[in-house]
Amino acid sequence: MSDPSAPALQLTGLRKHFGDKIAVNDLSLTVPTGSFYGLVGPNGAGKTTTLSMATGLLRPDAGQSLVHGIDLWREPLKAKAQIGNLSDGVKLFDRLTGEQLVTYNGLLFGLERAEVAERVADLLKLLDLEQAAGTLVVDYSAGMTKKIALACALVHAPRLLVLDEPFESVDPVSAANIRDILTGYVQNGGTVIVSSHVMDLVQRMCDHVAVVAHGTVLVAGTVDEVRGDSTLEDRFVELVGGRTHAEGPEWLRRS
Ligand SMILES: Nc1ncnc2c1ncn2[C@@H]1O[C@H](COP(=O)(O)OP(=O)(O)OP(=O)(O)O)[C@@H](O)[C@H]1O
Repeated sequence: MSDPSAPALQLTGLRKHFGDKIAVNDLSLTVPTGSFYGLVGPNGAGKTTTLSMATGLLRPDAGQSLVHGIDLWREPLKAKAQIGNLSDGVKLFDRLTGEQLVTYNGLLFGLERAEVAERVADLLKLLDLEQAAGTLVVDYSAGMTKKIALACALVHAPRLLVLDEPFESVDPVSAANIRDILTGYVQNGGTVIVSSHVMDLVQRMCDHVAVVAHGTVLVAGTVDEVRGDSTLEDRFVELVGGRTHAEGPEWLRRS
């Protein structure tokens, strides 16, 4: 049974190494139910690795992921039924059309065919993919692929959405539509955790944020707590460092 008082996602002591490289190092994070949670961090910080372990795509070396109180690695089917996952870099069945792919995902989650058809039509319309419904996903642009993957994540009406870089390559109108969908989803009791490099977007869209670097959480809390008196972007740079203030190499200067 899922525990109604449990956080939507509770990560405890997650750890993963690839050879000598420690990608995620004893990472713990609590995502409250009903929150819109941003996960930010520099390239290679361990965000994708963390989200992959949290959602059952990658087995951790150590640690636990509880989804609404259900231990994901002990009861994967039950936990995964609660999650809508848009992961970075995982291959889709791209020899299906967009419509077939979302339908297939809905059927995999045990929905009735008629219900799936209705939801697929709604999602294709919401994401402005109606014209491309009959096109093979392999022929989609990067942004269209992102949107069809998001439709797949939404079709079974999960309680928790885990979205790795959902806005990457997406045009501004579609991005605004996606933001509206996600905001409405949170207002109606859902929980979203989203990784992004766009600080301004996270500051405007999310109510909570965690800054990850070197595989661990540097700071986490409400967006206002984390940013204090500065912008999230300034706070991020302050926490993570790495600004060089260099003009670039000599050979790159035109004058
Ligand atoms: N399958 C893998 N094999 C080897 N190393 C990996 C693998 N996956 C990730 N890594 C390494 O683990 C570290 C964390 O990578 P990860 O993709 O989780 O970072 P990220 O925060 O999502 O980065 P980005 O913002 O650039 O997408 C990096 O140093 C990366 O090179």
